[in-house]
Amino acid sequence: MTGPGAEPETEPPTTEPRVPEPAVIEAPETEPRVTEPAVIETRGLTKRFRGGQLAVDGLDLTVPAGSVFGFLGPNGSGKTTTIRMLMGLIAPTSGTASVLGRPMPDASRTVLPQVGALIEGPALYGFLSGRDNLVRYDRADPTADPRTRTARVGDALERVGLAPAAGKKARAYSLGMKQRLGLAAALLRPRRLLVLDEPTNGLDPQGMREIRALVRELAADGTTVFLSSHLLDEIEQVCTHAAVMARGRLLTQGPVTGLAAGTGGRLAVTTPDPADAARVLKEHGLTGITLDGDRVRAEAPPATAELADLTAALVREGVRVRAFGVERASLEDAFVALTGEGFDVAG
Ligand SMILES: Nc1ncnc2c1ncn2[C@@H]1O[C@H](COP(=O)(O)OP(=O)(O)OP(=O)(O)O)[C@@H](O)[C@H]1O
Repeated sequence: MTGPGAEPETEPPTTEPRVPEPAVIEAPETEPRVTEPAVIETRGLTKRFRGGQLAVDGLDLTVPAGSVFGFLGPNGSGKTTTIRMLMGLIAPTSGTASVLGRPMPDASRTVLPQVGALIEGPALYGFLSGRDNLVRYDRADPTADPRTRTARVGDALERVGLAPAAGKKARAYSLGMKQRLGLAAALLRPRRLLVLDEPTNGLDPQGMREIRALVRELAADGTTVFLSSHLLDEIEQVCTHAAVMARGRLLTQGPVTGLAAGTGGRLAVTTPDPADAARVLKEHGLTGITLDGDRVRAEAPPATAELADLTAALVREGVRVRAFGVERASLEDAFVALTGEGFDVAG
């Protein structure tokens, strides 16, 4: 983790054109209402680096207690800068941030011991075993009781599934094992909040699955998890809530189901007669028509009654239909709808 002080001085904010209010998608009726205070709350949080780079621009973020909150955005969208402000590592240019109900960075000393953070990869000694790395971390914590150290380290290793490899030198660990060891270090004491910056970055699919499973387990125990990612499917797989960033600005936030539902799905017709199907859909006023092999897609019409009319029209026009339906909108659809741009996962 980067220490404070390495940061260039910030410059006062200049007058930028105002950003439209981010769309807050309401939770569907079935979503349990969160009544506890937010674990992370920012208001107008802004960071302009020396040199003029506006990395975070007027961010209003609300992370509900008990959520697995995905902080999603392409590379360079301001995620790490936000996390560094939340953890008190750098000062905002303007705006406020509170973590666990306390203002940051002022309350760092009381807040940070309750937060497990994995930012920019764990700092490990390669020549020490996994277990000894954790012992080192535990020793560095003045509140950790030395008499219970062995048990605490053993529990943390167990928790992340590293007990069988605990005696191996950390330099022999795979990247995924190193990430898990970093998580174990974050779990040496009970945490109310875990902040993970791109926890699966650089991992192979198996390593990604392991970290995601671990995140789900931790969340099931009631820990709020805030994780940043540039991977849309990752957010859809593990997160209950998400915020979408682009170029330092918040585009939208809310329950993941609500974010995708806010965007209309796509109508998909599978047919051996795609050109005819496209013509019929166009004649019926559908827009955004695309052809991909035997698949014809279009923006879904608003009412289900119209879907019945469309199938009837396709059949009437002699279009042979193999499959017909509305595909659920993904977070990627939501992102494209919000930005008018594709989501560049390669960064
Ligand atoms: N110390 C710094 N000084 C100047 N500019 C910076 C600094 N740190 C980040 N930036 C710039 O601020 C913008 C946001 O960067 P940030 O690292 O927060 O994005 P990110 O979404 O976390 O992306 P990544 O996943 O690539 O880290 C980028 O344009 C980056 O170049």
